[in-house]
Amino acid sequence: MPKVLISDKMSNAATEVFRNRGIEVDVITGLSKEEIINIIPNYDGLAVRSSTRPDGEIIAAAAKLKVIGRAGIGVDNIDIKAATDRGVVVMNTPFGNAITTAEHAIAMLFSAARQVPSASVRTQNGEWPKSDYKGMELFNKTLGIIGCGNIGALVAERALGLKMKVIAFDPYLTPERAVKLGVEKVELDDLFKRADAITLHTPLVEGTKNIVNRERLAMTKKGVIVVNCARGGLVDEYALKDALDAGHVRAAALDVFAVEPAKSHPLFGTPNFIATPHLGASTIEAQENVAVQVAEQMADYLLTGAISNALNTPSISAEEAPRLKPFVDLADKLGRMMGQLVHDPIKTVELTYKGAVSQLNTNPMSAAALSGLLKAAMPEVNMVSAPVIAKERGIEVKESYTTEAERAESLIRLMVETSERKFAIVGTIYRGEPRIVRLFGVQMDAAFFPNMLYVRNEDRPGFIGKLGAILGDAGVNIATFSLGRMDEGGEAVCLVAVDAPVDAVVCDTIKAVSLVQRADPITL
Ligand SMILES: NC(=O)c1ccc[n+]([C@@H]2O[C@H](COP(=O)([O-])OP(=O)(O)OC[C@H]3O[C@@H](n4cnc5c(N)ncnc54)[C@H](O)[C@@H]3O)[C@@H](O)[C@H]2O)c1
Ligand SMILES: O=C(O)[C@H](O)COP(=O)(O)O
Repeated sequence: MPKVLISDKMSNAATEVFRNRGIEVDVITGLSKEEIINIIPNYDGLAVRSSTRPDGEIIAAAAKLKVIGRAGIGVDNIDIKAATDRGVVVMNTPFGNAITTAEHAIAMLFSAARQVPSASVRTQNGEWPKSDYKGMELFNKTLGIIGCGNIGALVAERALGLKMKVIAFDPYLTPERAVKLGVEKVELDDLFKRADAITLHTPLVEGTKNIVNRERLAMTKKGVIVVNCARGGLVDEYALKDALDAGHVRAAALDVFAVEPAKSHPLFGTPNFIATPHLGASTIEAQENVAVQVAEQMADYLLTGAISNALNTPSISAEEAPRLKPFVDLADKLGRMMGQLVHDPIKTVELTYKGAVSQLNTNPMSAAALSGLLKAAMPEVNMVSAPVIAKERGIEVKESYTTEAERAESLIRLMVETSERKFAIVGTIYRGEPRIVRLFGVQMDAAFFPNMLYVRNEDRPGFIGKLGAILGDAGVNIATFSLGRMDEGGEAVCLVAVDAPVDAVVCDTIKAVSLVQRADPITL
C-alpha cells in the first residue's frame, strides 16, 4: 500500500481522500528539514503547501518518493530540477485557489483605498477618527494588472464589475484574449504611468523579480495604490517604503514578502501599509478544493499511473491510463532491449507510432522508451527524468506517426542512431501481450522474457544444435526459441528466452563458435 506524508497544514479532506482510496497517510506538520530527511525514505508521496521546502537534499533522501503534490499553485518552494533528476513527479492544483486569491486581491484593493484595517483598529481603541480618513473611490479608476493569467483574469473580471477601467501587462496575453477579457493590453511603462492602482499576478521568475522597483514607482501617478497577492520579491520592498513615506504611493497592501514568514519588516508600521500573512489562498472553499484535488491527483498517480497537472512530465488522464499501459510497457521493453544491445553513444532516437497507437497520447510511450534505453547505463532513470537526461546528453529525440500499420493493428518502432549505424526494433501488442516483430532488420515473432539471449550469426546448418549444446552444458534451460534471417544463408538472428541470466563466460563460448557475430544477454 503506498504511503503519503502531508507535511503542511491542509484540509482534512486530503487525508480522507487518501484513506478512502486505500493509501496510508501521516499528517506531521512543523517538521524541521532534518526531521523530514529522517522520515522521508518511508514515503511514496509528499503533499505540501508553501511551508515545506522539498529541496535537493530532501529529495535525495527520499528513496521511494514518486510524487510531490502541491496543494496550491506556486511551486517555487519545490526543487523541480532535483525532483525531475530523481524521477519524482511534481504536480500542483492550478485553479483550486484562484478565485479565493483574486477575491483577496480585491479585498486588499478596497482595504488600501479606504484604509479599513487602521480605521478598524483605531475605532476599536475608542478614537472615533472619522476626520482622519478620506479614501479613494474605485469607480472609474484605472487598475493596472501585471500578469493576466488565471488569477489576473479573475481580478480583471471583478474590477470590471466594479466599473473600473482595466489595463494589463503580460507578454503572453494575446490581443484576442485581452479583448475577450475586456482589458486593454499595454506596455509595462505605460501601465505604471496610467494606473491608479496596480495589482501583481505573475510568478516570481527572473523577468518579474522587483518588477515594481524604485524607477518604475517614480513613473506612477501620485496617490497610486500597490497590491501584491502573488509572490514576495516582485516588489522592491525598500523602494515601496520610501514611496509610501514620501506620500507618493497612497497605500500599499502586501500578502506576500521576499522573506517569509515575515515576522519583522521595515514596512511594518508604515502609515497606509497593510499586511496579511500570505492569506491569499486561505478560505475554507479554496483549501478544501486544493486538498481534495491534490490528494485525488496523487492517489491517481500512485494507484493507476494517471498524471494530471504535473510540471515535469506529460499528462496521462485516468481514462487513458489503462489504454496506454500496455503500450507504455511495450515501449519500455523495446527501450530496455535496445539499451542492452547498443553499446555506442547514441546520437538520435526516433519513435514511430503506426496504426491505432498513433491516435493515442504517445508522450508517455516515448518517455518510457527513452527511460528503458538509458537504464542500461543509468539504472535510476525513469519516465520523468529520461527526456531531460536525453536532452542534457545531446540525444535528439524524434517522433513520427502513421495511421497505417503493415502487420498488426498497432506497431511501435524504436530506432537509435550511433555514429556508426542505425538499429531498429519494432514491437506490437498481441492479445494484450507485448511482442517483438522485427529486430535489427530481421522479421520475427517473439515474446519478451525476463532473461533472454540475443545471438547474431550467419545462417548455416548445425548452428542451432551447437548453441543448444553450449547452453545445456552451462545448465541454462531454454524456455522459447525465436529465429529469423535476412535471407537464406545470410545474417540470422536468434532470440532465446532462458530461465536464468546468461553469464559472460557462456556468451564468450557462443561467440567463439565460427560465424557467430554477437551473443548478448538481455535482462528485462
Ligand atoms: N497569495 C497567495 O496565497 C497566492 C495564491 C495563489 C497563487 N498565488 C500566486 O499568484 C501568481 C499568479 O498565479 P496564476 O495562477 O494566475 O498563474 P498563471 O500562470 O495563470 O498566470 C501568471 C501570468 O503571469 C504572466 N507572466 C509571466 N511572466 C511575466 C512578466 N515578465 N510580466 C508580466 N506577466 C508575466 C504569465 O504570462 C501568466 O499569464 C503565482 O505567483 C502564484 O504562485 C499566490
Ligand atoms: O501559490 C499558492 O497557491 C499560494 O501561494 C498559496 O500558498 P499556501 O498554500 O501556502 O497558502
